[in-house]
Amino acid sequence: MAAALSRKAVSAPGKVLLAGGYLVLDREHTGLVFGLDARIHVHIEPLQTSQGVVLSEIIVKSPQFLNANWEYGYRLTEGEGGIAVTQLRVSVDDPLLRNPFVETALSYALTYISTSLPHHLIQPASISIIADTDYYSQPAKRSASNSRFLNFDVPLWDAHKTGLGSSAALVTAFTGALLAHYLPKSRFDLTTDTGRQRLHNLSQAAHCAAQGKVGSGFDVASAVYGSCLYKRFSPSILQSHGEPGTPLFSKKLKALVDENGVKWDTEIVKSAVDIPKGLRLVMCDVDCGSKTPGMVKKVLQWRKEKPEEAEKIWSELQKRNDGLAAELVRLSKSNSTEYSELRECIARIRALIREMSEASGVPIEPEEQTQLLDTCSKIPGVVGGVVPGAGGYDAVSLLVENKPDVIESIKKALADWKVNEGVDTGAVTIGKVSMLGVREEMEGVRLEDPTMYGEWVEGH
Ligand SMILES: Nc1ncnc2c1ncn2[C@@H]1O[C@H](COP(=O)(O)OP(=O)(O)O)[C@@H](O)[C@H]1O
Ligand SMILES: C[C@@](O)(CCOP(=O)(O)OP(=O)(O)O)CC(=O)O
Repeated sequence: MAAALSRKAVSAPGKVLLAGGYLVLDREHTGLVFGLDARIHVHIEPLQTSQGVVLSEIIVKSPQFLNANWEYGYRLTEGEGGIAVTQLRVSVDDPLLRNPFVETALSYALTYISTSLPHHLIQPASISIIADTDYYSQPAKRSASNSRFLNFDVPLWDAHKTGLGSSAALVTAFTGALLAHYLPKSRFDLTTDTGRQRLHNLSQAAHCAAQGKVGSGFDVASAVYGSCLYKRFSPSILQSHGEPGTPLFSKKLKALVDENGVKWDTEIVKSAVDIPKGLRLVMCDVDCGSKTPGMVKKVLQWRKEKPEEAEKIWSELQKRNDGLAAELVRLSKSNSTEYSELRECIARIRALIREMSEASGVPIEPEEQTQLLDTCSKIPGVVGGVVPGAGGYDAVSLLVENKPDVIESIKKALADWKVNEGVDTGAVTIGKVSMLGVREEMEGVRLEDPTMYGEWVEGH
């Protein structure tokens, strides 16, 4: 008789890459990444099946969105191919809407679990995904119970994303919840270094497979570890484990996750990152967007074609990024409120990013964003701001004094601001700018109290 599995909940934070966009793709460089206090939560509980009916089924729901239900059958494959999952049709009339991040994370996590647990102990489960509001710039309704989690009332695919890294936070929390639910604490404990390391390795592998590309992985790393200075893993680590159903997948995945004969060279330095007590991060979403993959391709192409020019800019930019991190830590330790050097650090980074935009022909800090950042930087109490991550027209991040009147002044300045993307090409999209409620958070993935979700998980 199998022991009854208890309900569990795990959450992981969103991210912002404040400095080190593009550079962080190369192990020669690092990225300064902050976790954000917008989290994706995953709640898991045993699926009640009718007496005598044995199902191998896992149900996943995103109850804040319309028709966001996915049902999966799972089976052990031959030749140590791990656990393959098959999406089941909820009803014959429903189209099969796939969620590649959920599907891939599920088969990767179940495969890893199956290397420690006999298949019959992987019992059916019901999983709910619940997201904090700021991942989507979608008008949302508060529920009757006044829960912190809102009802977006649209299909997930129609919700406009704000770029906080929903897929990385989702894959990390989802994988953590599955491991915490099925594995005994002696095999997986989220509160230990080994537990977090294994969750990191498994989530990176699943996230890259679902994305169909190996990025720097800073988003999954910050979902696991929270704010940190990040040096990426060598991409070759993820090139030979195969995929679910292929021979020896489970064996290779276990070796990859437990670091048996495989050594992950990711470097996470938490002590190199801080926000001084009197300051906070502010994220502003621009309601038009740049396509990160296209920009990455072009920047890397430029680096290949003009190695000397690129090397000069990148090595200097790395120094300036390190200077920013060091100044933030210095201010945090000294409790000083003299921000003029911090202001300078930000200005020096921006100047070089504009140089890189010019040299590569990629609008990393386009003129429109320069105007927006310059205007924000003149507001009393705003120390400065940057285009985070890949840059472009997506967003700006500000470092500001943590005072209500400063926040109000920023909101006022943004109220009528419009960013015109593509003025130079004639394909103009006008984007409104809105301040999100999020700020930095140091902590990464964590176990949550599974009773905190109320109506969002009860009765499902
Ligand atoms: N609340 C959610 N429930 C289920 N899946 C989600 C949710 N939020 C995001 N996702 C998954 O993550 C994908 C978005 O990931 P991506 O395009 O990488 O955006 P982001 O920049 O936010 O990570 C969605 O298409 C969906 O597969
Ligand atoms: C260019 C990059 O170094 C940073 C991109 O950061 P963003 O935060 O812009 O990313 P998305 O969430 O994918 O839009 C690519 C990488 O590190 O993978």
